[in-house]
This record gives sequence, structure tokens and C-alpha cells, in this order.
Amino acid sequence: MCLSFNLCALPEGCRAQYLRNPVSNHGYVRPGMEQFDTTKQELRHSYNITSLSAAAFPAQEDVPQFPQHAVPLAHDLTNLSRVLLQALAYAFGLPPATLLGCHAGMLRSEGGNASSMRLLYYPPVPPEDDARHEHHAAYTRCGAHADCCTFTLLAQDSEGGLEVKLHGSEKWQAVGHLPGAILVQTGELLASWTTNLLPALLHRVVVPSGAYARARARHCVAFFCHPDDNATLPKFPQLPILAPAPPPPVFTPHLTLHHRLLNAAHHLQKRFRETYA
Ligand SMILES: O=C(O)CCC(=O)C(=O)O
Ligand SMILES: [Fe+2]
Repeated sequence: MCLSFNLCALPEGCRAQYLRNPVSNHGYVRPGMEQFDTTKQELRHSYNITSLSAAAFPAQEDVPQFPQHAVPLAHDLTNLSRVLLQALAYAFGLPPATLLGCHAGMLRSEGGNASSMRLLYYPPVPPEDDARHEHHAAYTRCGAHADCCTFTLLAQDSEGGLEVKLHGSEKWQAVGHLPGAILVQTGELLASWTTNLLPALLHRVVVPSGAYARARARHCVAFFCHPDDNATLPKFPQLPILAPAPPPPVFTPHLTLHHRLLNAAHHLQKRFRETYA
């Protein structure tokens, strides 16, 4: 969990060599490079991992033991995703390997699959800004969005701030910390495939109120499970137990894209253009 912090502690010039590659999506994302809420400053550092090859990681002298910690974690989260993909197929009455087959390339060196693991580090809110901006309006940690993937696995520390808006609700609800728990967030592709029977989960990370909490950093690991670029989307049966289908979501800035979705890779590239400066 501290890998992203250790990376952020490096001098700016040193960090620059690890900046995110816009084609592969691999690398360091500094605050401001990726913006979900353009009305606020988003205080977030991230290291996106889309390749597990040794050359893809920060040098040992810059961040000791980076691959030794990150690679096993990435394998664990990939394997957990595989279990969930089979469970999803089972729940929808599809042959168990149907979804696995569409996600065969997760974090494989050959490419052709956009899955990624993100090590997120949210720095403390600087005290001088704290005093200047009343009501904490100028900063947020992560603006509201839904993830553009099949689903996301999220492991957060105990600092708090993650909030979700459940389908059909107008209310943001805090996600509490359960030690060892992994939150599964439905993504836009799953919503599209299931014609919104499993709507994409809107979420955000707010800066907590209270000087003590605001002066503390937050860490999180997210794994974005994506289908293979060339995957043929499976047709999900409309199961009677899940009927009636819910109405289309109220706030879905990106949902209309699904109706003219050519494939998952096109959709993702469009989202990257929208969120990365
Ligand atoms: O830090 C978190 O809890 C959420 C991060 C997130 O939503 C994202 O990176 O897409
Ligand atoms: Fe997200």
C-alpha cells in the first residue's frame, strides 16, 4: 500500500521518468493529469500497472521492492476477478467459462487487454489551503464517476472518504472500512452487457471533514477488470428472477455511448481522452 507513497516521495524530476504512457496506460499519474471533477482540484497520485514485466517498474534504487510487492498482489486480484467472472456467468445461466474467455488477457504481457491495477495515494490536504477554502469546496480526492470496465475490485485503508450512489438514489453513502474486505464495483461495460440489470456504480472519494482526518493521507488499491480488446460481447439472458429491469439511470454521462459501442477498446480510449489532460 505504501508503494505509491514511496514513489510520490521522490523528487519531481525523478518521478517524471515514470509518467503514464498514454498508449499503454502504464505509469505514474500526478495530481491534475487525470480529472473526473473539473470544478475542483483532485488531490490524487496513482501508479497504473498494466504490465508485470520487470522493465515496467520503478528502479530498485528509487522505490525498493516495488515489483516484489506489486506483482503478487496483481496476480491475486487477477485470480479473484476470474472467480467473480465465473460466478457472474453462473448467475446469468451462461456456461461458466463464457466471461473468462472474454477476459483471457488480463495483465498478460502480450497486451490486447486493458485491465490494470492502480496504486492510489491521496496526500493530506495542505493546512494553509484548509484555512483559505471554507467548506472544503476547492479540493476533492476523486470526482464522481463510474468505472469504464467490467468491474473494479477495491481495497481501501481505514481513512474513509469513499462514497457510492446506489442506482435510483440521489444520496451519497459512505463506504465503511471492513478490515480485509474488497469492494466489488460494477462497471459500465457490465451495465451495458446486462442492459443495466447490473448498473454501473457511481462513486467518489471526498476529503473528510475535520482537521485531523484532512491532515492524513489515504491509500487504496484498485483492480480494473477489462475484457480483451477483440472480445465478442456475450449476450446476457434476461433472467426472470432479475426482472423487471430497472429504468435507465438518471445520472449516466457516459451511458449513451454503449448504444453505439463498437468494442470495449474503443469505449475505453474515449474515456481516457475525457479524463486525462
Ligand atoms: O480511491 C478510491 O477509493 C477510488 C478510486 C477510483 O475510483 C478510481 O481510481 O477509479
Ligand atoms: Fe473509480
